[in-house]
Amino acid sequence: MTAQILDGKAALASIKDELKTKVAALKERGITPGLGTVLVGDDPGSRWYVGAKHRDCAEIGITSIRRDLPADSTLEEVLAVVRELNEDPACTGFLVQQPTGLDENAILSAVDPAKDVDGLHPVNLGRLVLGEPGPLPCTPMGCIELLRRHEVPVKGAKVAVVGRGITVGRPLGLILTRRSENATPVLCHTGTRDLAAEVRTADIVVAAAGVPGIITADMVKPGAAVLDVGVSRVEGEDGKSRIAGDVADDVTEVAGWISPNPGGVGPMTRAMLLANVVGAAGA
Ligand SMILES: Nc1nc(=O)c2c([nH]1)NC[C@@H]1CN(c3ccc(C(=O)N[C@@H](CCC(=O)O)C(=O)O)cc3)C=[N+]21
Repeated sequence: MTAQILDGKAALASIKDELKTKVAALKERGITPGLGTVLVGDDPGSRWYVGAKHRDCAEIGITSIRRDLPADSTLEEVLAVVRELNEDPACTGFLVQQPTGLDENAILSAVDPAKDVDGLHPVNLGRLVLGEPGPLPCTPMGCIELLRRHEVPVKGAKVAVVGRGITVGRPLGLILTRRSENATPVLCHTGTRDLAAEVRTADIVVAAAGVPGIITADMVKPGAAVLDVGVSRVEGEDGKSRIAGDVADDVTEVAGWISPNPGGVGPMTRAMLLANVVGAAGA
């Protein structure tokens, strides 16, 4: 038996179609959503992500504002661009692509929370803790939306979240405990005594540790849904750089559902970003 595919590419296409209608409705009201991106340096992966975000925007009628800064930019220089975008009425939402090599918390805190389409500003993370409405982090919401669209039950599920990072694991745990999800997350990290035991009893596994192949077939309950969030870049046999996920290849023989990588959670992150941009613009 091999696992069914949690197809992030197809879900992204459907979400774009849905958002196109919303963008058109906003334009009727005289509102044009505009996504700003700030990119520091010339890491090829980061450039690709930012380029993909702007291509997505163009497809659904969202304006792009792009600020590319040199690799040696100072925190002050980045903050100056953040302030400029905070003030720019054409920019309804923006993000500073991570990593910048600078103080990420200082950068995130400087963004107007109303324009924070990453959902990572302290005020918006606070809203999530308090259960108040606000933009939600894109990768965690992408995981949930990917499960929903394939009708994988989340309510009541035990979810092993592997990794406590600020962009995925930590907020995903909070989202899963909301009444609207009603799941039981177990947040695993490097201090977890028996990772295999936690993963083995999970109905859903979200691997967001950034450790290639950390989730192996022997750790997965037969039929479980496994989401691969890991994006390590490794050199392949041909010498070319490729993405290595956190989920080992043989997991597909045990899992009931698996998100391919690429083609799974990555496109969903972009989908949820678009949803946040439309949301921040007033939809
Ligand atoms: N402020 C900020 N916000 C982010 O949302 C943010 C960030 N910084 N820094 C980096 C991570 C990573 N990220 C991805 C987005 C799309 C894909 C994606 O679409 N990947 C495709 C293609 C992958 C490929 O072939 O290179 C896929 O998985 O199929 C992946 C990863 C957003 N991030």
